[in-house]
Amino acid sequence: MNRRQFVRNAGLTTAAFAAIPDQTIFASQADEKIKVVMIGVGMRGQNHLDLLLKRNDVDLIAICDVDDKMLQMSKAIIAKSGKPMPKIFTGDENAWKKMLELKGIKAVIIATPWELHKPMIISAIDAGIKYIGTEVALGINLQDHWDVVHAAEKSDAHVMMLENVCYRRDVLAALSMVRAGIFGEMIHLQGGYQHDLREVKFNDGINPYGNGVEFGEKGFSEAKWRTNHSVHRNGDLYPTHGVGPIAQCININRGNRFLKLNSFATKSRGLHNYIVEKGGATHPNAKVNFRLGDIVTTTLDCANGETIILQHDTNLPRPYSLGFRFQGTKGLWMDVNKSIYVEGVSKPHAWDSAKEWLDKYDHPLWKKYGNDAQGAGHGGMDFFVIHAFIEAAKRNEPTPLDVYDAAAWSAITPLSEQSIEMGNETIDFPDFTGGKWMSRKPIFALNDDY
Ligand SMILES: NC(=O)c1ccc[n+]([C@@H]2O[C@H](COP(=O)([O-])OP(=O)(O)OC[C@H]3O[C@@H](n4cnc5c(N)ncnc54)[C@H](O)[C@@H]3O)[C@@H](O)[C@H]2O)c1
Repeated sequence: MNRRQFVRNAGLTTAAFAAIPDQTIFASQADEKIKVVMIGVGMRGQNHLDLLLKRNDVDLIAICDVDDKMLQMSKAIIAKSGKPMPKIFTGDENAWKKMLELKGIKAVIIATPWELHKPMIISAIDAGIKYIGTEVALGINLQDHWDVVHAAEKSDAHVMMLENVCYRRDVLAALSMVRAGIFGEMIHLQGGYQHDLREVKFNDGINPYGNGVEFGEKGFSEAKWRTNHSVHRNGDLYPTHGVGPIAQCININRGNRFLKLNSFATKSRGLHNYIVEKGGATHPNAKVNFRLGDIVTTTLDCANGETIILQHDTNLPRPYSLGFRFQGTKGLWMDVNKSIYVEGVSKPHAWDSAKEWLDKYDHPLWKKYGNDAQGAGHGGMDFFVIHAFIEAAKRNEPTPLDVYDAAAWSAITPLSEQSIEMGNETIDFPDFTGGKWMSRKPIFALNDDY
């Protein structure tokens, strides 16, 4: 596809991407096969595993996990794929370090508990691996995020947060609308992680979702480690599903940046009530005090004058919704009511159904790869995030979401904790790019390549 076809298909204004050279946007398909390893093949890692095994450009040479059951599940996925069994590293919590010594690793995918991401990313960089795809988040505290940024800069390594929601079909279509100027100049954006995770945070220690109120050592999968963050921390613990797509709309770290942040947390009721309802008032976990407020609301202010509201809402009964609102001087998209309003096109003061607009602005990536994405996790978007990571690695190009994005999105968590701790004080946002945000150009999802 050439530039003119792409611009026509995506409904983009040529001016929007005039600054970007053709060879960047329309890079040719590389057919190199790369050596990939995985650390963590739990519930999330197994999604990535399945997608990697379906690709002919990936040679999965090794996987590492400490949990026998997760490894058995992963081996079954590998056997079913017909691909050769990779080398398995296990046995102790540092087995992954041995794996990183393997020769010729081009890329590593990390899908382990949050607190392990930083040491695993930095060790992978130190081992000479140039492409690191990590699940949310980069680390726990602000210093962790700086450490990863500095390590990546020092070694010219590419650290990509595997934030799948950036590739959701409606989100990418809405991004195409933003880039085409349909909503005018962006003014305000909202999003969040609004997902009843009570059956993820508690289980019976055998199956991942529900059927019990155990967590910590007695829990399985995320209940084993994630719930403890709700016991000890109060802040937006998972900002990236909301802020990732929003950041693309307003070019964060590429002409714009977060300037300030503050957060408010409600009281905490949902997790305790769930334990009492499902496990009884005498269950030992009914005595646990959860610090995490049921709803944490964070406001961010940006250099180009936009505001953002993020909500972390994972402890109460509710249907899933990320609550997106992309609003500009001429109109807005809201995903909760599946509606769009565009001044001069929509009937005055009346919502259009979003579907027709989103179909019209369907992103070139989805047009090209929609069939390949069918069956991939989370409505297909998981395909695209792995696709983007692997394609960038094959071509030795920067990943479309980079270490500055990962650090800025991840930093919302410790900054929101700090704001709440300080009585909802507004806090300055660090500039992880060291001023480069002023001259960096957008590269995310500019074409139908990756
Ligand atoms: N983007 C999404 O849609 C999405 C969905 C689910 C999870 N996630 C993220 O993925 C990551 C993993 O979550 P999950 O649901 O797979 O959790 P999980 O508990 O199911 O899997 C984590 C795995 O890491 C393994 N592990 C722990 N310590 C290890 C060590 N020292 N060495 C090697 N392996 C080790 C565990 O044994 C487990 O198999 C988290 O960051 C989570 O937030 C993202």
